[in-house]
Amino acid sequence: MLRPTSRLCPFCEVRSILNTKPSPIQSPWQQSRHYGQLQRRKPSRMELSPNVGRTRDPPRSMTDSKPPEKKAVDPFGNLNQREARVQPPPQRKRTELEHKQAYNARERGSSRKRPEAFKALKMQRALAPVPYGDRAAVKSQISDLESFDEFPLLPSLKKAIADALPGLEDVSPTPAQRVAIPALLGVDDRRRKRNPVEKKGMEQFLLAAETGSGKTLAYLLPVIDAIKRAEVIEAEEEAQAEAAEKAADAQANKRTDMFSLKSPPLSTDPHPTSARPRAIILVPTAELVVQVGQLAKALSHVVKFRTAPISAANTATVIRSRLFSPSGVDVVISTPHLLGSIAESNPNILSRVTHLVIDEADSLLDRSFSPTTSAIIDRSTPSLRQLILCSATIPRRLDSFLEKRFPDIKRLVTPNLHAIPRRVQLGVVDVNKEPYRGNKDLACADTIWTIGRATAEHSDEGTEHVELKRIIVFVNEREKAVEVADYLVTKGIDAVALNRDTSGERASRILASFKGLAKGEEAPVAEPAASDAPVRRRRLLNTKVIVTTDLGSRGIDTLAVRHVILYDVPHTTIDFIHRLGRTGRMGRRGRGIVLVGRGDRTDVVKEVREGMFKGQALI
Ligand SMILES: Nc1ncnc2c1ncn2[C@@H]1O[C@H](COP(=O)(O)OP(=O)(O)OP(=O)(O)O)[C@@H](O)[C@H]1O
Repeated sequence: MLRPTSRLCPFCEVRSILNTKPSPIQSPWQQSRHYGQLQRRKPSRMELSPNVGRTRDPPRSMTDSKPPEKKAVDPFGNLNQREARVQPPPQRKRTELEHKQAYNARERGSSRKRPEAFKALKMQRALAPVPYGDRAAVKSQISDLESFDEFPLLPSLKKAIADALPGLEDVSPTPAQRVAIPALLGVDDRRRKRNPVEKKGMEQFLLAAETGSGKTLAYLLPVIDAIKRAEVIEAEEEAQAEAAEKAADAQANKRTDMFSLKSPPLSTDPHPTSARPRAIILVPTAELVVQVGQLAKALSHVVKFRTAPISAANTATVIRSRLFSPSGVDVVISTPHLLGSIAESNPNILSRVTHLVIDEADSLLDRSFSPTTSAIIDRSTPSLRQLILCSATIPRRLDSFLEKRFPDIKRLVTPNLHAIPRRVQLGVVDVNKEPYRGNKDLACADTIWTIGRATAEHSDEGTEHVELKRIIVFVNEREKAVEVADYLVTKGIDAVALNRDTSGERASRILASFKGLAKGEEAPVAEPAASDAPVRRRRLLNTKVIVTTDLGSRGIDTLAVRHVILYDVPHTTIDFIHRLGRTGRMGRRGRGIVLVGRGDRTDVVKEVREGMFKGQALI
């Protein structure tokens, strides 16, 4: 039964009876005009919510699979809220620069978070750091330079590149060349065109790029380009001066006897460029003089310029004939000591130099070479237009030297500087373990035999051809080089020592078969022993070994070398980079093997190995 409710009209206080069930008979309240007005206004949006004071619903339990119903959007939806439900503004897409900045910040943060990275190497930090942001910027800057045609080089020079890189099809510039060539040519970064106005005074550059990345060609091409252009300008000026002189002579002769024909005087003067080159390239060793000289010679077949590679390995007669050639000289390639001594007796040799390249600058500006190299820089400064320092590593001491001596030097640095490429693997042999028991010589010989045997096994089955392997063993002391080489010979290995005591000619002969691509060269085949012959010692015929010091680690282009053995753990990361840089050159794969014995820094080796695996720059 429905219970009637008595109620007053709130507006006119007329008593009414309300039923929950609609009644056909209307109550006095329902009949009142206020009731009608209220009914017409329904549903009201302005009614106060009875739930204002209630706490929010508890969070939906995890088991509740039904999602909460979405509230209908209405214009008063934001009223009666107990907290502001302000939507965050939509996020703007990051620009490339912001991405890089965020990445660098993360890198900085992560390096701070991981204090254990390069812990052992930090104790002997040798290399100047290059920020990863700078590397990324260079990478994006050079990414679209894919052909030598994009550089404003002389057409003949572009043609000559094929001669300088024989056997290669579709050559494209390496990162070192993409970074260096435009900068040395004075190309405007934005317009990618040569700057019409030549800069006044001497420009200084530091080209730093990883080992085997084609730095030689990177500086040779712009230097030769500059020489040839200067030659054209000079020839034009000379022709104009000669024409003016002839015109003046003709004018004077008109007044003298018209019939007395005088023959021009025979000139006995030497060529004006004799022993007065426009460019000088300094390298630390006689072997490098030969190597750079060969590349320059290859270019000169097409471009036509005169090169004089001179070193202590040449006789005085050869040096004199090359420098004082009657046809003149454009580029001299030498070691600082030889050139310094020639400049003492013949200062004119530096009087016309516009381009001075100091290859392996970290060596040539260190304590032993620095006084001689600096004297050459000073003497050639008056005529110098470009000073180019070139190196695979920037040691801290070189960095601070440059800050002081050449504060305006422009640094041309490749993205992978100081990183040993991932294609070079580093293995470790623990000499203290069986079967070596601390005998490093034995471990070294055994490693070489293992490499040699593996090659023989992988050679074509059924044929007798075995490819010749070339291995370089690095030691820290020069006496050790001879000692180790002698030991290896006793173990049937074809090994020779190469150190400062080796004569220039012999060194060139030894290195000749390690340089360039002597791919496919076959090993000599062992002659079958006669049945009555005494039992001969085993010999490893398919392997050639050089045992050397740091001398063999600088600049030598040992393309044919796949294996490098580090008999001694190198003193610094600089030595690691240069020694391992003799393998895995120009995109090839290579393998380094460190022999770790008693007293060797295993922690340093471990960190170098990890850094190489991650492709990180060493410190
Ligand atoms: N653009 C190129 N494409 C292919 N090979 C090249 C290119 N430029 C140079 N090379 C080859 O790369 C090899 C290494 O060059 P180079 O000796 O100039 O290296 P590098 O950077 O001076 O090394 P290092 O620091 O060890 O002295 C050479 O055999 C050279 O012929």
